[in-house]
Amino acid sequence: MKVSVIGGGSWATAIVKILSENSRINIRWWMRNADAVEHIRKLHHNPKYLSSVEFHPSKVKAYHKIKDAVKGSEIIILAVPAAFLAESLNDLSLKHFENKAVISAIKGMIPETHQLVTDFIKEKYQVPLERQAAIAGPCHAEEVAFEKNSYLTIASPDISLAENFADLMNCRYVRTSAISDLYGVEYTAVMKNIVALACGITHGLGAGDNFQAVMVSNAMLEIKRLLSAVAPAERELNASAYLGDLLVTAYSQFSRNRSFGNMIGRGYSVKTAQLEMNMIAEGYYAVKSIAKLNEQWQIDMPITRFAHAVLYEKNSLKKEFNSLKNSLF
Ligand SMILES: NC(=O)C1=CN([C@@H]2O[C@H](COP(=O)(O)OP(=O)(O)OC[C@H]3O[C@@H](n4cnc5c(N)ncnc54)[C@H](O)[C@@H]3O)[C@@H](O)[C@H]2O)C=CC1
Ligand SMILES: O=C(CO)COP(=O)(O)O
Repeated sequence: MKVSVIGGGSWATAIVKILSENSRINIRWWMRNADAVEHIRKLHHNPKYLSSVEFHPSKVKAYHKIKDAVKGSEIIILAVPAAFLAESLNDLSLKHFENKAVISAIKGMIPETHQLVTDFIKEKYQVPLERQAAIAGPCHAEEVAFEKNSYLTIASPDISLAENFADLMNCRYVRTSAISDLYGVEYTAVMKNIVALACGITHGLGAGDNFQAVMVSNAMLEIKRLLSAVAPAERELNASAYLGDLLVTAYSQFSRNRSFGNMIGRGYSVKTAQLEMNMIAEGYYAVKSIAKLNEQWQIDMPITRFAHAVLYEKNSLKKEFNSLKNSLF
């Protein structure tokens, strides 16, 4: 089976490693950086992300042209930050997606249209949601590189697609399961990034573990209100695809969103924090989309409001922190 992976960052690299464990799969890996493609072809490592991981050339072929990477594959996995997705797929047309399953590994929203990734793919490339899935669950790429035990949940309205893909990703150190709640896991992934940003900001401002625990429990309620309003369904929010992902992102040393927020809380400008990190904090873009959408939804979201006010309204950090403190319980 041929599987295409789109993206050259840490999560794409981790996904290629996981899929390489499966003897049934050949991977066609696209990334925009031509030097990185050459490096992988010659030296079998991604030079910029998870560079300790070695790829076997008979299993993993790297491409600089996206059309070559998707040729003949049955599954396309999207693993670039949401803000760069439209631009990354620019050279592809409807025919490149015909009869293929599309799996989103992205935990963000399309900034220009405020769409979930699967809605964007459905609208632009006419791939129905039943041919799409999302990879959810608490999992940092860095831990995959070290083969630390991890759990992933694959969500698709077509449960057999979710189960089949979950089966492909199951390996010695990754255990997978399948559910049908596609929108639920996509919105939760977007929200947990925003919450982790807010946790980082408040930590940077001096808040301790007591406050963070209150933030995270309030965040679950905020996510629950959002899901009940925009994607109502029976779901187990305590499952690892929801609560687990929120916890790892809010607490982990590897979390980009938390680290980015922490720098903001300590007084860095957005530009400096971005330069310092060299990785993407999806929550920075997503908070703008969720705040915009909430002008219509009118859901009570104090944590999102706090992150938006700090990052985009340039309000005083101290004033916003005080108002957040008064909204939590
Ligand atoms: N890193 C992780 O542990 C996990 C990441 N994800 C999600 O995976 C997606 C990809 O994120 P990561 O691999 O973590 O990214 P990353 O932060 O490791 O790497 C950044 C990526 O963005 C690309 N990029 C940077 N500037 C660009 C530009 N101007 N135009 C086009 N591409 C540009 C880089 O080439 C690189 O592929 C995100 O939605 C993230 O939320 C999901 C689960 C785990
Ligand atoms: O989604 C993730 C872990 O499950 C990654 O979160 P960060 O982008 O904050 O590192």
